Amino acid sequence: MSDSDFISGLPKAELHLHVEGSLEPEQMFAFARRNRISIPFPNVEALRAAYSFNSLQDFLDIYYQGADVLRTEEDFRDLALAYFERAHEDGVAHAEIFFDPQTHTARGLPFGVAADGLLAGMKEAEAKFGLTSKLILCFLRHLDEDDAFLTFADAEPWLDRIAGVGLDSSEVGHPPSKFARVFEAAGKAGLKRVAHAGEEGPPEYVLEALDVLHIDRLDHGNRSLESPELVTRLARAGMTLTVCPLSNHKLCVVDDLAAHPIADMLGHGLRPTINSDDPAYFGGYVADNYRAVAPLLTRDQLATLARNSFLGSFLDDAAVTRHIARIDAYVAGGVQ
Ligand SMILES: Nc1ncnc2[nH]cnc12
Ligand SMILES: [Zn+2]
Repeated sequence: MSDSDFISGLPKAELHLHVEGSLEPEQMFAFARRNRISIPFPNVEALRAAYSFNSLQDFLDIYYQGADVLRTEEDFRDLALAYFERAHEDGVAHAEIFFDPQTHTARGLPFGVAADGLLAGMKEAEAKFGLTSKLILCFLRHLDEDDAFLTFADAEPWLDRIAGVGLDSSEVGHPPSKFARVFEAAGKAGLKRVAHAGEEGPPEYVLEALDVLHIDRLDHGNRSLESPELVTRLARAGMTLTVCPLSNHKLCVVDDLAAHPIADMLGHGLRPTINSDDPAYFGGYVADNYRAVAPLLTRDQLATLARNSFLGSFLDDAAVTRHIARIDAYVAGGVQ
């Protein structure tokens, strides 16, 4: 069996996926058409050609613009369902997906348009594909904490269906500590806490995410490798890192995929996972991300990454054990 087939069949969870980042150019045009909005590109090819980025900010500018075609609950439901269908083809059995409510409420959409649409898509994906999922509300870090608090208040009626809060958008200049109080409130409400840190920002931001935000999972975390003390601490804590190889390459976090630090992360005893981040913008879904780093890894390491994805999920212990048993059976089943 080729590495590529081995990866497709490997049961896996996806823990770092911005659902707005799964908006494919074809879908963007379709939503624009049905919502009678114009987009500033003549066709799908021209739009895709614009997906060339020098930095996170470069990408975010086009990503927020793209999200403007999402106007109705049906749009969000269709977006989520299309992602789940694609993820299912890649062997994803469970996904914990981010959404950015402020991107939508700032355009005048009520919180529930995005939340209810996504929840409907999640329910349908479970019925259709047996793919389970959880929803994580991300605060945009380029906005202030008061805005995050307003969003958290908007989310109140949905908190029983939201697994956690996250922190995304422009990292440098917006340290995790800016959101200390809202993350504390989310923790008190019983929500899990995750944050992007160490994607472009320094190791100190990762420390703040740990010590000030009390994160349960670290999104990206690449720059942690610059601090041996931090690496030791993350390894001892068994902290899951949601690593996104194709994103890292497209956003110039790593210069060369052949030099991606995934093998170093494993070698240092960290608990990395492989994820797609914004697959429509970065050229691949989760299996493509495994394939991108497969030349750097053994089959055992690929299976470890898949096991890590369930260990780092917010599923209950029985579900984690069940999924890991499926991976063990897959690996033991004579895969050459
Ligand atoms: N890779 C990323 N980093 C920060 N914010 C994001 N929002 C969507 N993708 C992101
Ligand atoms: Zn991300």
